[in-house]
Amino acid sequence: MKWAVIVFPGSNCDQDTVLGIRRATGDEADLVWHQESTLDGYDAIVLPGGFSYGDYLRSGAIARFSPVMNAVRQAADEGRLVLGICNGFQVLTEARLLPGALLRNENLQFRCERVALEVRNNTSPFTAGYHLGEVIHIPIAHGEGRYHADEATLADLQAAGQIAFAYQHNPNGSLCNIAGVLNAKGNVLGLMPHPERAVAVWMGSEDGIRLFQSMHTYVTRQRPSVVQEDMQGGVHAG
Ligand SMILES: NC(=O)CC[C@H](N)C(=O)O
Repeated sequence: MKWAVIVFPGSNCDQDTVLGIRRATGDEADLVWHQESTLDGYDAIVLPGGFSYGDYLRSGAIARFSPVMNAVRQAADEGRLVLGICNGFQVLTEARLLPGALLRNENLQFRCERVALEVRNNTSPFTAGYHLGEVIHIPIAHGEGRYHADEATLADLQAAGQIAFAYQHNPNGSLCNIAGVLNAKGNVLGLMPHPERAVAVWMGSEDGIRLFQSMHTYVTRQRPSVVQEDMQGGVHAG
């Protein structure tokens, strides 16, 4: 499958994300500069963590106007997978590809620590590799991670199973302990914790691996045609 990792000015987790995808799935991922206007052919698009445009105005508020965001929106509309990690989550909410907003942490501190997350949805393309209710450990590193939405939106998210991950011990004041949300279709996920920082024992956790693997499994299972193409190729060669 083909992965794109978008690079904005100020992204700083792009290379880590490429390595995380490789370690988890064996797939290579392309780094795609934010001024690209097409993402044709990519099965999964990842908006990585960092400080796009220096977090000026609000995190993600400027990056959402990057040319590539039209292509990200198109990919999401077509049902392809879009994952926003930390600053990527902030960009996706600013772009209205995900509901809600990410505000300054309640205590106004930048929080950088490993957190315990409860898996609240294990039927999405991103979370199918986890058990429902499982507690996993993934690091956070953010100053603007307090998830906020109005009451009606929160009720909708809960009713539709769109809360993918919830903090066991809320580090930032997020409403409903929300750490990650899905869009209504389930093909866009944003989460504040960094799964690419939890893909090896020496990192302190390997719990991020299954997120990338779930995406890989979803895309490759959707496409039995890959096998058919190979078989046809064999027929032609013969
Ligand atoms: N690690 C990150 O992606 C940081 C996100 C964002 N710049 C914040 O501090 O909230």
